[in-house]
Amino acid sequence: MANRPVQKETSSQPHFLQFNNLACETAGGKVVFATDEWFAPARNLLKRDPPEFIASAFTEYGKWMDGWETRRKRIPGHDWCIIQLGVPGIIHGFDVDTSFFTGNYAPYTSIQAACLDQMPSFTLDGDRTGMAASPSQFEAVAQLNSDSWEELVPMTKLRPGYSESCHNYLNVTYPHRVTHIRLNIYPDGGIARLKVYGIGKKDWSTVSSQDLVDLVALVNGGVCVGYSDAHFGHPCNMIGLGRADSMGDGWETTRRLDRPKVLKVDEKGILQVPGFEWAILRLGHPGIISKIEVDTNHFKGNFPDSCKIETCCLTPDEENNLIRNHWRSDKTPKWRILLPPQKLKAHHRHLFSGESVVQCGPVTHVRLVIAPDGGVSRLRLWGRPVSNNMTRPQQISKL
Ligand SMILES: NC(=O)NC(NC(N)=O)C(=O)[O-]
Repeated sequence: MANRPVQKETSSQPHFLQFNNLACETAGGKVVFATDEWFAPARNLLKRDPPEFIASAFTEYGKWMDGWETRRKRIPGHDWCIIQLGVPGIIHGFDVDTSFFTGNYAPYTSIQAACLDQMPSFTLDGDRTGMAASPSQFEAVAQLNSDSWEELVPMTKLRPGYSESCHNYLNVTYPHRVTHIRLNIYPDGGIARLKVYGIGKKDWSTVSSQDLVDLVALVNGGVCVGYSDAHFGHPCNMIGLGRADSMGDGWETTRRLDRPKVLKVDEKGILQVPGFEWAILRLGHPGIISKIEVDTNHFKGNFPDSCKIETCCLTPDEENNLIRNHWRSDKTPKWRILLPPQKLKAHHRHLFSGESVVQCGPVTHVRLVIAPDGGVSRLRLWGRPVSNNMTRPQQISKL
């Protein structure tokens, strides 16, 4: 499917939208149980692509809908489903998106959460349209006692799925790691998408300081904390699982309008342009980066001409200040070069190691700068994790 413009950030939007969707199908999110999937299966909740409406589409069970839709309940109770996060982590907010569910949206929701040691083994498979959970599935799921999981969102009224009201943003303050959530709808109805915004939380005690780990990967707790432009694709896509499956699964900016009308290159073949685009990512753990991958997979007519990577060390307070000032304040961090400017190729996995990567010591953040604009599908930063108290500047200079 073609990629579409990412919704522009506005001041009315909650801050948590900048984080990763830990439940997305592309991050490995799965629906493991749903009480009823008559009109449309619950796995649609986790799709990456925006919901669609096809007026002429019907199934043998009713109107085809791009979301989770249960039948009109004629028995006691309410509908609910259990979602296994692709990336366990700390949740900061939800978007319960009711797009296109108007006369059939779920009028109320509540959301519960748990951190389970073992994943339930009864994951639903295949097309579940026209299905309700079987008595044996109800019996198996009862062992999870999910009705008494921690309530992250109390019973909340939802708005219908017209374009101006479809995003129901719900803030969460819950500092504990979550592996599963239970989405309750009251009493029944439809929801198009559920986005679970948060930051992955890995158990770093199992990782030796000698292990080379992709410190910025979504699964290792990496997160995008700022960017200049995300018109066609958000920079958080760059830290997703595996290689990108399309251009839509990468970071892609608009064409810059300040590019010279006639282009020139320097002696290294790098375009001479005044402008650039940037994305800032916080590593899942402070570390010393020694190997870098910049993948322009799928970006063939729109790969950046060149890129460079800078690093710095920030405390959480310093980061918060910079985010509040959109990284534009006069207190902007002192970025140090990790990867000097490199000419890039179309649809290519670029690997940099050895002398190409400048030894910067332990760092917490990186800034990928692309010139003049274009798309990058993945960024991998391999390095050794170091303890948090080694990341302050005075300690760095001793290394
Ligand atoms: N026209 C509808 O959408 N009707 C029903 N829903 C589906 N999907 O057919 C309903 O009322 O719940």
